Amino acid sequence: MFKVLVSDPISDLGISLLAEASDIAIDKKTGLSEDELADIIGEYDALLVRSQTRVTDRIMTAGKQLKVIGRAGVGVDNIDLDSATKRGIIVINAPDGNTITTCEHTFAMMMALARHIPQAYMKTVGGVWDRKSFVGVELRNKVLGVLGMGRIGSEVAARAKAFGMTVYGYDPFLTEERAEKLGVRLASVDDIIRDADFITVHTPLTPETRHMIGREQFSRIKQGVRIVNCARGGIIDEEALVEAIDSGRVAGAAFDVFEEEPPAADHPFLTHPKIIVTPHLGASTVEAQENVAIDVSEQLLHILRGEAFKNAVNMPPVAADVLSKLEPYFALGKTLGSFAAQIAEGPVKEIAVTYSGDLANVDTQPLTRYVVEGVLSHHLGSDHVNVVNAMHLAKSREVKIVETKTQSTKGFTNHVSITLRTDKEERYAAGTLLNGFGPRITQVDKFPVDVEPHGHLLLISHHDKPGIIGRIGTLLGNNDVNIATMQVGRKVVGGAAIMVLGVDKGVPKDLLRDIIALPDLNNAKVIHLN
Ligand SMILES: NC(=O)c1ccc[n+]([C@@H]2O[C@H](COP(=O)([O-])OP(=O)(O)OC[C@H]3O[C@@H](n4cnc5c(N)ncnc54)[C@H](O)[C@@H]3O)[C@@H](O)[C@H]2O)c1
Ligand SMILES: O=C(O)CC[C@@H](O)C(=O)O
Repeated sequence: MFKVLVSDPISDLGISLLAEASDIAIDKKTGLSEDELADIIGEYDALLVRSQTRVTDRIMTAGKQLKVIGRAGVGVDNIDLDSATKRGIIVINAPDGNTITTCEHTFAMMMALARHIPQAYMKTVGGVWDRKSFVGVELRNKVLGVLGMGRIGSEVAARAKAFGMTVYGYDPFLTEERAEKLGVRLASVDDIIRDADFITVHTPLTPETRHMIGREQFSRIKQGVRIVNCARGGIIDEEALVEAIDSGRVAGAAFDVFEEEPPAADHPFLTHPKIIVTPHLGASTVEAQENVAIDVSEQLLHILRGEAFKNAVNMPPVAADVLSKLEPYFALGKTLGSFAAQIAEGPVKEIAVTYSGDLANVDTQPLTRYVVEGVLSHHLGSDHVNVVNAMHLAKSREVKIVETKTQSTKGFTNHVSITLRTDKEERYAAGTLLNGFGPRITQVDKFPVDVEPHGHLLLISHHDKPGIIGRIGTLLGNNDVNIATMQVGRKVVGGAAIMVLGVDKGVPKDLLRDIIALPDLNNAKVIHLN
């Protein structure tokens, strides 16, 4: 049974998938302080948050069993990603579910700003019929500058066009072709500062975007511009904005987000007549909250159940078509890694993975993570290694990872091979996925074999001489160890050979010692694969 803690208000309908799963127990505890969360997090396998809960290094240290943190939304600035990655905690988000909702909120804010709706409402309900103070401006024929043309920025641009606005877009990833497709003029920040009547920001908050509109930009910004921020507090310098409005350069601003949330009671935005605010409501619609909760719940279930998942924030993204090609090989990669690690003596220096056949034509890096996870799990313990931290752990231990591709298929449609270099030896294991039969180990060192990589195995290297198989069989039988499968591999008659036995239970150490002591036997290794 996996225990999931939901520590922010998240749509019940969205998490019904989790609530109905027989292997999941959900606790909902919102509004916890860091101390309170640190006290209880140790018993949970997963934590589900929105933007309120700050998942700090301290929380993750206390979360001894935490495998996954799900963020029902886009921004993960409330989660210490470095700490999560080091600990192998997978952080997932739901990047698509609130795009339209936040775009619509941006538009609502822009229109409310253009027509002074909140200020007019306050006066009207206060009993003052004031039709002179609230003369607004049209959006039509105005220039809208969009900083950040990702999911939300692009949707805002599309709607602005329907309002008859000319849209300038700036984004380091916006190409001329895409801008043309979106009907947007590809602009620089300076173009936008110079020409825009409205500016809206839709970037993440990064060191680069922090105060991307600050005092310097305000000093040359177009007279009468209106500024909207429904992305992250801090992208626009709040102090500089107030100064620019007070000086008359900027006509007004609409903010959904603040550098510090909630803002202090004396924050100037809260009383400024030309600034309208909402309390980080961009994603707050019934639809978006359901969407993000459903997305993140699905992913969370996959992760807890050890299935393939997408949208991990602390892992490079994998395109859906690549994922569908690689997914069947994840178990093979991890198993081969584990097999190679169990047969090799000495500390690992290098893991060289070679892919051939169909696999040679896709980005196999995600699969390499599984191989590395398999190798390191043997040495560091499977509780401490997973696909998220495998590369980080390898790097921190100076284990070199080499990935190569070859068109030589050795007769297999797909082939994965691992050469494991330790400071004592070099071992080789290769495998494939046999259509209809699943994973197979096809070669160990120089010996071709056909082994189902599962359960307890005994790998024996010996001289190819009559009687040796019988002696090993007798020894195992006398010790009540049943042989389920057997594969013998040799290159030449009477030369070096290997034997891979599938046995029904683990081989105890003293029995292994007796096997190794048999004549004509070089070595024997006990291997366990899941
Ligand atoms: N107010 C809310 O409730 C709410 C809801 C959802 C998202 N958000 C926030 O809105 C923002 C945008 O979300 P999204 O889903 O569109 O993200 P996204 O990742 O799809 O788009 C962000 C874009 O910003 C661009 N970018 C990065 N650095 C830049 C820079 N220096 N200059 C210009 N562009 C830059 C990226 O290339 C990317 O295209 C995020 O900060 C997100 O956290 C807020
Ligand atoms: O949880 C929220 O409402 C905030 C969502 C938003 O800021 C996001 O980044 O997805």
